[in-house]
Amino acid sequence: MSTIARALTIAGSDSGGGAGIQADLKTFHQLGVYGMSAITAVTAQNTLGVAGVYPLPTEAVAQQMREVLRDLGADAAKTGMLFDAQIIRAVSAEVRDAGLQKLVVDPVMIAKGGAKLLLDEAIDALKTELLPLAEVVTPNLPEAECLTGLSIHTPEEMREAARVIHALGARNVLMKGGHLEGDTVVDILFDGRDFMELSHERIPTRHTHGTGCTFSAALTAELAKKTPLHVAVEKANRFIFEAIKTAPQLGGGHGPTNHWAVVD
Ligand SMILES: Nc1ncnc2c1ncn2[C@@H]1O[C@H](COP(=O)(O)OP(=O)(O)O)[C@@H](O)[C@H]1O
Ligand SMILES: Cc1ncc(COP(=O)(O)OP(=O)(O)O)c(N)n1
Repeated sequence: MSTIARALTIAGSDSGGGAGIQADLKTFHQLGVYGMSAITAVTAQNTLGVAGVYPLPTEAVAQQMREVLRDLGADAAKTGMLFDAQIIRAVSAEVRDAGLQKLVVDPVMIAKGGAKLLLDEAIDALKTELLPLAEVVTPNLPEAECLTGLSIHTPEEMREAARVIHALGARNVLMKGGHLEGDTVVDILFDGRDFMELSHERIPTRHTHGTGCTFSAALTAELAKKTPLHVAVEKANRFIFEAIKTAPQLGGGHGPTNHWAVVD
C-alpha cells in the first residue's frame, strides 16, 4: 500500500508551461506529491498572451476525473480554468460522487493578457455549484470583485469580500492580494470566524505568469499531505514568494515562476 500523497488538478493546459495543468503538476511534484490531471481545455499561449482556447467536450473532462478517482484516488484536488457552465456542472457532479472533501477552487477567470478563461455565463454555476464544495477558494482581487460585486482596493475591503464569498458556501476563503497597490502584498485567509493575514514585500518583476495557479497548487499539495489548513496556507505563501523571487527569466512577456523553488 503506497503512502505517497496524491493530488488531482482539473484545469486547462498552458502550452507555455507557466500556468494551468503544467504549473500544477510541476508544483505537486516539487512538493513531493503524486500529481494527476483532468484537462478542461487546451490553450495555445506563451508569456506574451493567449492565442487560442480549445475547450474539451464536457464528457471528456468528467471521464478523466472518474477514471483517475476510481482507481488511483486523490487526497486533495484543485480546479483552475473551467471555461463554461457545462464543465463546471460536470466537475461539481464528479466531486460530489467521489466524495472529495479537500477541494481547492481557484476561480480562474481572465489571463494576465486579458483573455477570457471563463465565460460570463458560467459565473453563476461557479457560485452556486462549485463554491459550496470548496474547502478553500482562492480568488485574486478582480475575481473577488466579480463574485461579490464589491470594489476591492484595501485589506479591509478584502476582509469584507471574504465574508461575502464565505456566505456563498466555501468553507474557507483565501483572498490573494497580488493586485493590491503598493510595496507590500497581503493575502488574507478567512475561516468563517477569524482572519489570518500574510504579508510580504512585493517583488518588482514582470515574471508573474501563473502565480495564482502555482500558489493554489502548492496549497493543494500541502492539504494532500494532511498539513493543517493555516500551516498549508503559510507554506504555499512562502513557496510562491520564493518561486517569484527566483523566476527563470524566460520569454519576452510575463514569464513563469520557478517551480523548483525550495522552502523549508
Ligand atoms: N510581485 C509579487 N511579489 C510577491 N508576491 C506576489 C507578487 N505577485 C503575486 N504574489 C503572490 O502570488 C500569489 C498570487 O497572487 P495574485 O497575483 O493575487 O493572483 P493571480 O495570479 O491569480 O492573479 C499570492 O499569494 C500573492 O501574494
Ligand atoms: C490554462 C491556464 N490556466 C490559468 C491561467 C491563469 O493563471 P493564473 O495563475 O491566474 O495566472 P496569471 O493570469 O496571473 O498569469 C492561464 N494563463 N492559463
